Amino acid sequence: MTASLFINGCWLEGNGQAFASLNPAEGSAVWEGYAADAGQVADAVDAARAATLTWADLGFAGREAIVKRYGELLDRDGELLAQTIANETGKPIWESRTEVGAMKGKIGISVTAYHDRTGIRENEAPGAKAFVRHKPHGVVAVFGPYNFPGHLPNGHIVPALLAGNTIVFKPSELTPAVAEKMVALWEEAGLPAGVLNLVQGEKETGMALAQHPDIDGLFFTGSSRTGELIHQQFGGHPGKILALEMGGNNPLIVDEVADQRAAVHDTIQSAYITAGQRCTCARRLYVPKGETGDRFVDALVAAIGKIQVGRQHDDPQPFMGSLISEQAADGILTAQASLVALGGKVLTEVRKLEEGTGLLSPGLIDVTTIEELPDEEYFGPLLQLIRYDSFDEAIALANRTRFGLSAGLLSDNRDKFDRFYSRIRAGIVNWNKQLTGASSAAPFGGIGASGNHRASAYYAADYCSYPVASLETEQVTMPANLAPGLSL
Ligand SMILES: NC(=O)C1=CN([C@@H]2O[C@H](COP(=O)(O)OP(=O)(O)OC[C@H]3O[C@@H](n4cnc5c(N)ncnc54)[C@H](O)[C@@H]3O)[C@@H](O)[C@H]2O)C=CC1
Ligand SMILES: O=C(O)CCC(=O)N[C@@H](CCC(=O)O)C(=O)O
Repeated sequence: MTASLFINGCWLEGNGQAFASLNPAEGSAVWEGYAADAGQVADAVDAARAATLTWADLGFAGREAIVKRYGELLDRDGELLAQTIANETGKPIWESRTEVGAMKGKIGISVTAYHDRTGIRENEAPGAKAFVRHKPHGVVAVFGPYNFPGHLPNGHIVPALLAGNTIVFKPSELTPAVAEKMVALWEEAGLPAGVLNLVQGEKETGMALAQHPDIDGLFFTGSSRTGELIHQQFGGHPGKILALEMGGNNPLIVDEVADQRAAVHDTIQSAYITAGQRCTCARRLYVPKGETGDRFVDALVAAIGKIQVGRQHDDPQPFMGSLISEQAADGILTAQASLVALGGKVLTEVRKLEEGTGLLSPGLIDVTTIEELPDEEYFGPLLQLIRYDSFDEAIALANRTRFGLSAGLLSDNRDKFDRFYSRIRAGIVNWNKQLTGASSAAPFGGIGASGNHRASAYYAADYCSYPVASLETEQVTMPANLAPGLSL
């Protein structure tokens, strides 16, 4: 058991339920500890509240110095952090290292974004100067998902701290060890007590934090189901800021391409990287009916059959690792069975590779004949294929979703991309590039059930502070002319 919570600069044991994380490729224990109960969540919010003035008063340069020190520590301990990510999520070590790389890259990008999006502006106004500056919200809660347990919470924490907020961080209960290592680095970087607090635990801990009356905002990355619940809780609280980064049911359309091999490659990178556990992953693949489409599907099926799946440290490294848990893997098998029951035809079957693990082989299922295709995010390596008659039909089908995170077109025809771009509804729209691997230097977010118009990544700066307009002059002076009806 470890002291799993970090509140007001002290590591503490939780007073709530015991819980544990597992290495999902092996079933072995990675971390054990106790959840924060509602009282400890309240203590964390109080500590964050008490630290707000000290942190804001440090000024941007003081905060930036600590954030940069954290970046140096990420450099020093990057390999250890990557090993922890690999062990706790089942991702291959090559991919865990890229996650740590993204965490380091976030620092410079967030500093630039802070100035670019929320910098100071000064204009002349009659008899005064007009300023636009930005202030932190105060205490914000950060919720993280399991699929990028370092990079995605980091994408809220770094800009929130730079802007001067204090934080209570609730990581996914499936990845507590990664969160603990990350917060320990922040502590070593010299954050004053109370500026960043860690409350570990399951849904109950999350609910206690989301419902706490003294938070000023909540930055969430996770499923649409949980995001919608939190959105309901925030109803009637217009004074609080809520940023929701949620799931997707993302379409990828294949049109005419000269390089079929490249199109197969981009499809695989879109659908199966991270074992299909990215919010940006392609879930629905649209391919034209007819011979050209048939050839593409045959080539895709052949390529899927060659994807290597394995454990984190296998040598040579696999492309896909384990899903986060055996339960998550079983969920994908259930989804496949339900699509088959609706009339789907399996082209490559998703199979469990080893009982007691989350290791699945990647799958492709033709769901063209299913009239009411469930609009669900299957968060794993199961891609649904739909054959289409016309390009416009493909776009209409692609838009048939309540989500709107990412969408893509593989086509050598610029006019087709222009048509696709103008009609498709999503926050990320790519042409001849994979759907996954979005840039931290761009806005990142979706519409519909994918987000609430608070894009993250580069635009995270926008939701981390509020703009203040000021008219300022050194002395009170009488105006040259008085308004009608006034005499002084
Ligand atoms: N749009 C984006 O930027 C991204 C979205 N995601 C989405 O995240 C999901 C996978 O992550 P998960 O960890 O399964 O998400 P999740 O929604 O199950 O959990 C996210 C966080 O919310 C907490 N939570 C769960 N129920 C709660 C409740 N009722 N009240 C308060 N907190 C609660 C969890 O403990 C966890 O900390 C996928 O749907 C994926 O698409 C993942 C990465 C990026
Ligand atoms: O948040 C950022 O800095 C950029 C967005 C990002 O990294 N997206 C990744 C992972 C998100 C996910 O799908 O879970 C991606 O698009 O692959």
